[in-house]
Amino acid sequence: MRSPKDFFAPLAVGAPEPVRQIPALPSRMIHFFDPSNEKMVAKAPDLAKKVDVLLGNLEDAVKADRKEAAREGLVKVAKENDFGSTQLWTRVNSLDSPWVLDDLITLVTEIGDKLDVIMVPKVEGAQDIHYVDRLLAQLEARAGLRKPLLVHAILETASGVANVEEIAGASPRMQGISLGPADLAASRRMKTTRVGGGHPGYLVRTDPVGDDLTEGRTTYQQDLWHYTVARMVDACVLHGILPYYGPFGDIRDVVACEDQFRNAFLLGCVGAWSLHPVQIDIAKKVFSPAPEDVAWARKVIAAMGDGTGAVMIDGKMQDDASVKQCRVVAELADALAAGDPELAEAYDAATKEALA
Ligand SMILES: CC(=O)SCCNC(=O)CCNC(=O)[C@H](O)C(C)(C)COP(=O)(O)OP(=O)(O)OC[C@H]1O[C@@H](n2cnc3c(N)ncnc32)[C@H](O)[C@@H]1OP(=O)(O)O
Ligand SMILES: O=CC(=O)O
Ligand SMILES: [Mg+2]
Repeated sequence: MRSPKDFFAPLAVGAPEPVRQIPALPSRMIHFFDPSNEKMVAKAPDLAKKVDVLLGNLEDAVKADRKEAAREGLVKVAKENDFGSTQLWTRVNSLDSPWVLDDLITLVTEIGDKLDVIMVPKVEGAQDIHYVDRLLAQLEARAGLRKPLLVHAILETASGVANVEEIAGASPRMQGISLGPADLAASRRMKTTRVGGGHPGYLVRTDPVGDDLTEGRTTYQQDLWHYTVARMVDACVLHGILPYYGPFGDIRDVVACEDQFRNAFLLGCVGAWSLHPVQIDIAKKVFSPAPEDVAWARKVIAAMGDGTGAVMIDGKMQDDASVKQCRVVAELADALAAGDPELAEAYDAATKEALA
């Protein structure tokens, strides 16, 4: 671990100064596309207008014989397009793969000024982030970059989960962490074959009434990812970085996708991955606070004045703690509304009604 005094020093002569605060830019959906897939590439400029983050994926879901094509495709997409305020991220191949070194060298050298965040898969501990951190500094210095690239880790190995706090704090480049439920399930030897989401076998059952152990006992499916998401959120908040739910693989089941995303939102995540265009609007809806919640938050903030003491609003006690919860919702709403006039109007209309 670096000394706290050196934590914000560049790791290579000529590399840009590390950031001291992770920018809280909207990132409700990180939209994955395969840059070697011509159809997806053709859709990228239009999709960029709808998403907060467009991510050129080079890792899993790209066939081994398409790895170079995906890397080159991403370079081309980045050079030929200006995505405006939409962030451009990439997911490079894993650190033990034969492709990652060329991924990093090529991307930083060719399009380092266009990329915002590099997602690193299968992170096991702080040592993986330290390796990427130094290499990026060397490459940034050589490319003459003025802005440091940020790093996002996927939490998808059992050792990654065991070390999540040290991963979150391993470098000032750490922007955030996403849950990777598919690889994590394999790494942990969980017995689900789904990409995220629940499992009907993971449940609790009400107690028996009398001697009958079978009839009248309601079961409730539980969230397989609750523990990991909650732990990831705490690690991220501890280090001032952003937590995300990752992929939901049942593209057809838009209802369960929305539920999984909402669980993550309520637990503190700021966004999730969209693997297919149909998941973009789900993420947008879920990770933007609902107008009625924003209206309530603004009402409590207005009633609480300097934020101390206790008041009753609509039969509910409010105090210093609840106004802080309301500020979280209201500040997120303001940040999202600043770039989205439709959302701003919905929030203002609901607030007007609540305050009338
Ligand atoms: C566990 C993990 O690592 S998750 C992350 C890695 N996985 C990924 O990145 C997967 C990304 N998504 C995909 O590859 C695809 O969406 C698939 C394979 C799941 C489904 O693809 P398809 O069978 O083509 O789906 P579908 O027929 O519904 O697609 C409709 C259209 O949307 C396009 N499309 C599908 N997914 C995407 C996408 N992510 N981005 C842009 N366009 C897309 C298709 O090319 C198709 O275009 P067309 O109408 O011009 O033919
Ligand atoms: O990369 C994501 C995962 O779930 O695995
Ligand atoms: Mg994975």
